[in-house]
Amino acid sequence: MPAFTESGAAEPPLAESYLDLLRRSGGIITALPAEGCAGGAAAVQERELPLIDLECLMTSDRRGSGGGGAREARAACAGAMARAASEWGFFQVTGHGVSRALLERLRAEQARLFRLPFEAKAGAGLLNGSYRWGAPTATSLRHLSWSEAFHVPLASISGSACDFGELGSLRYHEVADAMSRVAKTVAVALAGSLLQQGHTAAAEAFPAGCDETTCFLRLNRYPACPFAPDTFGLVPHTDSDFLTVLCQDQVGGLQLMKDARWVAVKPHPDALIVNIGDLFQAWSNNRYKSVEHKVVANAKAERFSAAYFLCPSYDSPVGTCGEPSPYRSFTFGEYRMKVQEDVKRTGRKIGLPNFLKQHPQQ
Ligand SMILES: O=C(O)CCC(=O)C(=O)O
Ligand SMILES: [Fe+2]
Repeated sequence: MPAFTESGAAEPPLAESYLDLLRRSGGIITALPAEGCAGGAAAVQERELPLIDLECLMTSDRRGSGGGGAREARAACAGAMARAASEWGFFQVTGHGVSRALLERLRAEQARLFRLPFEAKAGAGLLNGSYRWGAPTATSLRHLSWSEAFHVPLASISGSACDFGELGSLRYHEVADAMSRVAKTVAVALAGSLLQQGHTAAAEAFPAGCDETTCFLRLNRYPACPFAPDTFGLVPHTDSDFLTVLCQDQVGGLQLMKDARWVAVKPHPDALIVNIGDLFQAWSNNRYKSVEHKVVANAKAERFSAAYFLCPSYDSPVGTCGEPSPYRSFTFGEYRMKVQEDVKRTGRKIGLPNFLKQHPQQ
């Protein structure tokens, strides 16, 4: 295991690499809001997301025991999540069982990882070359993400193959296990809400084929940005998974689309954020919404977040909660391939419309 020192410069060369692009986009600051980029300083309403206490679902004896009161509490909790998933596509959860101590350790390790010299992060040795910074293919400011990230497949942290430099892999595995438990519990409850009574087994088995081969953890760092707030920390996107569980610090910057407007998410110190991904929208026949979201860069503070992506194995059909579904049958592998093809060909993800039985143009 190489011993990385923390003496080299850690910052990715964002300003140097993208200065031309920033200039070309027109006088850096002033022209950007008109270009419809990160939104500039235009007033965006800050809202608190629906807040749901998961405790009644996370307790281990949730199946069977607990009596009628507990059953009612679980149904009410699932109902609140289902409403939030269809009205917002996003909600916050407390009582999630991921201890504050574990999240604090994650934050400390994450800060340490990103403080390693840039060369060490960008080299193939660390976390299997899973490091991204900026936006390698950006041709305009719209495509630039002022951030760095490690994409950590679960498969890579379950064995000894992964090189974390001086960092212990154990904590990431602990975090991934804890977040995976939240993601699966929420997914089963949301699926159960759509399936009629008598389909308990189907809900319990949902989502099919989610295992270590495809689920992953993404560790994000958003450096303070001299071109904020006119620059994205992360460009607008929807998540291509079933469901995402996100842990963010208190800096803020996450925004989501609600009723055709951007809404800023007010950070909550004890809550994790859950959002619906494209595959869950497809499975739910569009009842749950995979909504566009983005991160707006911050001029003064760096920001950290960690996201757990619940994904099915590549060959599992995504399926549906019931026919008629607007989507034809497809696997996660097909979906991912199409997203990559579209991004390469057109510069943007098309996503679910590709899989509609009835194409919108027809
Ligand atoms: O950092 C955040 O708040 C959002 C991250 C995100 O949307 C993603 O990694 O897909
Ligand atoms: Fe996302």
